[in-house]
Formats: sequence, C-alpha cells, structure tokens
Amino acid sequence: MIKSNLLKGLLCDLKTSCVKNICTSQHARKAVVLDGKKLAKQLQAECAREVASMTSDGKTAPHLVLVQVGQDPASTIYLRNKTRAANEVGVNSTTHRLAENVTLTELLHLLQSLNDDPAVNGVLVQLPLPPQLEEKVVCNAVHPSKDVDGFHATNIGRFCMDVPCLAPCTALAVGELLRRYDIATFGLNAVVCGRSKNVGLPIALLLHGDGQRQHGLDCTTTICHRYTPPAVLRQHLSNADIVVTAAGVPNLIRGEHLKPGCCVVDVAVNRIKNKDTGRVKLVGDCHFESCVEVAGHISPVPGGVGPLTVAMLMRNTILATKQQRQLT
Ligand SMILES: Nc1nc2c(c(=O)[nH]1)N[C@@H](CN(C=O)c1ccc(C(=O)N[C@@H](CCC(=O)O)C(=O)O)cc1)CN2
Ligand SMILES: [Mg+2]
Repeated sequence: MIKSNLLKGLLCDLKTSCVKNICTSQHARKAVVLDGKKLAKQLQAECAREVASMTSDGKTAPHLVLVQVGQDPASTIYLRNKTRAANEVGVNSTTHRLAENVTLTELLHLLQSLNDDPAVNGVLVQLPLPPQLEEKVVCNAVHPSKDVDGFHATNIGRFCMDVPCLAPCTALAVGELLRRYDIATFGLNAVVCGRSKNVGLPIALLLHGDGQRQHGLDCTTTICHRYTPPAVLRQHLSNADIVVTAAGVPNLIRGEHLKPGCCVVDVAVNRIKNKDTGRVKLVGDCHFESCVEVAGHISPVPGGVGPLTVAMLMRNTILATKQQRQLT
C-alpha cells in the first residue's frame, strides 16, 4: 500500500515535470524576429544589379518622380529615404515640392505633364494630402503604367483579379517577408486587421490570392476592422496562422490573443510621445514583449515591414521602366 502510494506520487511528479518541461520549452522559445532592415538591404542590392544590367547597353537609368504637397515632417523623412534608396540602386529621381494650398487643378496639371513625359518612368504623390485634394482622385490621375505606388484603381483591380500589375508596395513587402523567411501560407488561416484601401485591403488581396496564377498566398483570409467587436477579433486571432496588422492602434494585439507558433507581421507605425521627456517612440499594433513569447515569427516596429516597402518601390520603378520599354 505504502509502496503503491509512493509509486503514484513518483508517477505524478514525473507527469508534472514532463508537462512543465513541455510548457517551459514552448514558452522559452521566443519568436524568430523578421529582420526587414536586413532584407531591404539585400533587395536593394538586387535592384542595383538589375539597374546596372538595364543600363549596360547605354540605355538610361529609370527615372522616378516624387511629389510632395506641403511640409508634413514624416513625409519629408519618407521622401528623403526614397531618394536615398533610388541613389543607392542607380535610379534617377526628381522631387517636386508643392505648396500646402495647391489646387487640385494645379496638381492634376503637373501629373498630366509627368504622364506625358517619356523620360519619366515612375510617379508617386506622397500621402497624406491636405483636405482640398481628394486622395482617390489624385492617385487615379497617375497613369497606371507609371503608378509605382500601385494605388491606381486599374492596378488594384488587376491585383484583385490575379493579373500582372504594379502592386501596392506594402502588400509586396509583406509577401516578400513571408517568402524569404520561408513561412508557409498555403491553405492556412490569415487575419488582417485594418481595411484601408492602400494598405489593409491590398494585403488581404495578396493573402487571399491564387498562388498558381500570380503571387497570391492561398490563405483563408478574414479582414477585421474598427467595427469588428473585440470578442470577434479575438476569436479570429486565436485561430489565425498568419496575423497582419495595419490598424494604427497600439497594443491592439497581445500574446494571449495569438495561436502559439503563428506568424505576426506588424505593418503599423504609431508614434507615442512620452509626456515627461517629450521623446517619441515608434510602436506597431502589437504588444511586442508578450507577442514574441507566443508567436513563432514576428516583425518588429521599427525595422520590419517599413524599410521593405521602400525597396519594393525601387522594384516597381524598375518593373514599370521595363514594361514601358517593351511597349515602345
Ligand atoms: N505615396 C505614398 N504615401 C505613403 C505611403 C506609400 O507607400 N506611398 N506609405 C506611408 C509612408 N511610407 C512611405 O511612403 C513609409 C512609412 C514608413 C517607412 C519606414 O521605413 N518606417 C520605419 C520607421 C521610420 C519612421 O517612421 O521614422 C520602420 O518601420 O522601420 C517607410 C515608408 C504613408 N504615405
Ligand atoms: Mg514561443
């Protein structure tokens, strides 16, 4: 009797320690951090080689035109980064700076002249725009063949139909991150948080798209947005193998919401100002410290998707140039 109780006790201890070990090993293994900065450097180097081979026979380098309206400080930084990236890969770039109060007619006139100029291969208007300029009208005024942002309705429509096009850079960046880190997507559950026309929607289209026809990732994809009740969002998250978030809501997603081992791609860039020091900190939508304990892979903010979007812009500029040269 004593012996059997002892044995039971030992067995029980053994069971507990086994269970503990399993849990400990699961919790101890932190997610692999997806290094967008490093990947962007690789992609930039690939673009540089591509431009070098395009120009080796005396052809001119691609020419990208950037348009800034007003003086939003973040836009100024992003445009500077785009100009630097263009220099690095050998793409020529020109920036047009327009006054904050420019009229729609004036901006459309500039875009028309850039569309008509055969020496210009890519055009983008930095967003956000001041209120007198409707984003949709401006984005649709760039000719689809020069629309390196992939924001024109024709390009979005083609992307939606799994037809070759200039696709939105953020969606391309997410796809590249998943592909280069060899993250499985086929037939898996994906959740996208945020439904903006330029970011959330194209990412959902990419995840949902047909991999046999284009670069679709063949996921079962759910889009959650501001009117998704929190309990419903959590239900979807708990079942998601891939989570991509672009909601602009710090701490929207915490580790306890995630399916263990899932892949989290945080696209949001939220600026949080410390009240005491006045310092600004960049964070995504995920509470990184808790998510990194549960996920299998996670992209950081900063240093995740952001730098990759700029590299994808260079790739789109090269693609647009090649397509234009085949046509002419
Ligand atoms: N015409 C466009 N306007 C805007 C786009 C766009 O793709 N086309 N996207 C954003 C801004 N953006 C590019 O323009 C952009 C945002 C963030 C980053 C980035 O590298 N972020 C860093 C953090 C740097 C910082 O914000 O200080 C990171 O995440 O590591 C690149 C490009 C809106 N407008
Ligand atoms: Mg883990």
